[in-house]
Amino acid sequence: MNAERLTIPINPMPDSDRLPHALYRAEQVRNLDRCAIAQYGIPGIELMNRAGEVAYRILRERWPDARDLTVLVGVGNNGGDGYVIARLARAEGLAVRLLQLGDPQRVTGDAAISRDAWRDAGGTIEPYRGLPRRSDVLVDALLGTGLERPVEGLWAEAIQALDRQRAPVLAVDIPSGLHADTGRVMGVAVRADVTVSFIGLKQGLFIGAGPEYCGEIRFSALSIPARVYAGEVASARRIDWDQQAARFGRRPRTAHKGTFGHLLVIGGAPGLSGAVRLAGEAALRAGAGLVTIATHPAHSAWLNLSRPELMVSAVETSADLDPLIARADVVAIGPGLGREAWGRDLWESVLGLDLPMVVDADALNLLAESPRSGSDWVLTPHPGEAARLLGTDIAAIEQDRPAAVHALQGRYGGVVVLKGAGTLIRSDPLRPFAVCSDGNPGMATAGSGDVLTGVIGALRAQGLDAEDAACAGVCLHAAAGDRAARMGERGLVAGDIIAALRPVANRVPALQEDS
Ligand SMILES: NC(=O)C1=CN([C@@H]2O[C@H](COP(=O)(O)OP(=O)(O)OC[C@H]3O[C@@H](n4cnc5c(N)ncnc54)[C@H](O)[C@@H]3O)[C@@H](O)[C@H]2O)[C@@H](O)CC1
Ligand SMILES: [K+]
Repeated sequence: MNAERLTIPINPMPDSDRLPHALYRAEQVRNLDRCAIAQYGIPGIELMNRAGEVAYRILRERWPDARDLTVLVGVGNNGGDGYVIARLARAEGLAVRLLQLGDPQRVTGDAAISRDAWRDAGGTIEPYRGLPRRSDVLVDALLGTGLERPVEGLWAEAIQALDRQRAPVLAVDIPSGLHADTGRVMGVAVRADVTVSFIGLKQGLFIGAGPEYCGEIRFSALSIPARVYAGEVASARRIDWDQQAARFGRRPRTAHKGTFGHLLVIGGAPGLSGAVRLAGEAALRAGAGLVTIATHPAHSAWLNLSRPELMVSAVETSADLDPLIARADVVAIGPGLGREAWGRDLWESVLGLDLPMVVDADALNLLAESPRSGSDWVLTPHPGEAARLLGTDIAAIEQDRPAAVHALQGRYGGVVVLKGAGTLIRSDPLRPFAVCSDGNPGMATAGSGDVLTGVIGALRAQGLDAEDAACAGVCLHAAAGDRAARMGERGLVAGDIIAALRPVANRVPALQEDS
């Protein structure tokens, strides 16, 4: 694998059935709606009809045998989409019950036009008092991007009732109760089997609880002109290995191991040797030419024997690091470093270095004790480390992950990778941050973070800049995790992710027996 600097476009419109990469905040999607209506003369009711048609088509495609439909509508335009779906379903002969929440007097504008069209077609509106005993599919058109406060009362009861029943749920635009910007559950939220999102993909679908609540995500731009998107810079971009793999071409025939860089991994206090071993081995599997591990003398000889391809140097004090640093292109520090005198000495000695760095684990905890800003480093905190770095708690980080990664990057500089479901990567504050949509909960396992550190270090050693290495590394790690999870998420260990790195990095198709 030779890594190339490559500009990957952020496309707001899908080129095929795939999801677009551009993500937006709710306010931005409202601007896109407004622009399509005001500047391109597409009436709002036309957009609503298109939204309802797309959602209904997807519903029929996914559940062709459905006969009994229950549609829950709120009082805004999300409910308006629901009326369109109900009308189309009824016209095709399905039995439709439409249940309304909220004050019917507050239904105005396009939503009122859709409601009247539903009534004119012979449909009835029942106030919500509970779900019918039986439905083949339920449609959630309660709350969309207009969600503005936590869900309570009868609304919360309805969402909980949806959760208890067995039939599949199609969410219109976004699962009701999920915050479109942060992916936070505002009290309660609908757990959908399919979410059909319109005009612009909301970033909250991919962040925080989003992936847990959305089910399969489908998208339609509702055929608005591509020029509408020129006025809104995406707030975030969705990245995955399919897209990031484009950075890696054929290796030149003239290559030698120096071509692919030399990574120095620093860590492994007594009793913590596994972390550096995992990071080092992952770096080799992600294509680094040479990997040296600088670790405590207590286990250096053993480490060398256990994986002879790794070079291992015993380091008593930071003075022993100097000759190793002189030969390295990139330093990855933190796995198993500990916070005792030995680890502190090594951490302090690398702080002034003019080398690209990946900073993880205990190095992040030491950084939190005396904060400073760097320019050429990639920091890879999990939410606990992020909380220490920002002097807050994990709940505050998880409530608003985009704000957390923004604050981390502002305080510490460089590139910040905030790990967790939907890992976020933020570099230049003026550019959209990245969200990785690969990965699975099987990867929440000991050593998984050490593997990521090794992978990002290896990609930097192969010539990618900090941001590209972070994005490609996160996606390669996640895709390897997904490949490893074909054998099951439960019981997946970090070594399984390492084993999958090579076939994923080289795009070798999975064998039958893997799946
Ligand atoms: N022309 C457009 O703007 C289009 C809008 N579309 C749909 O319209 C939606 C946005 O519509 P709206 O802006 O009207 O907003 P919503 O329909 O999402 O909801 C807004 C209404 O819900 C109330 N509300 C907010 N939070 C609540 C809570 N926690 N509990 C109870 N009530 C709450 C608000 O007071 C307001 O009355 C999109 O998600 C999409 O489904 C689509 O039809 C495409 C075109
Ligand atoms: K909804």
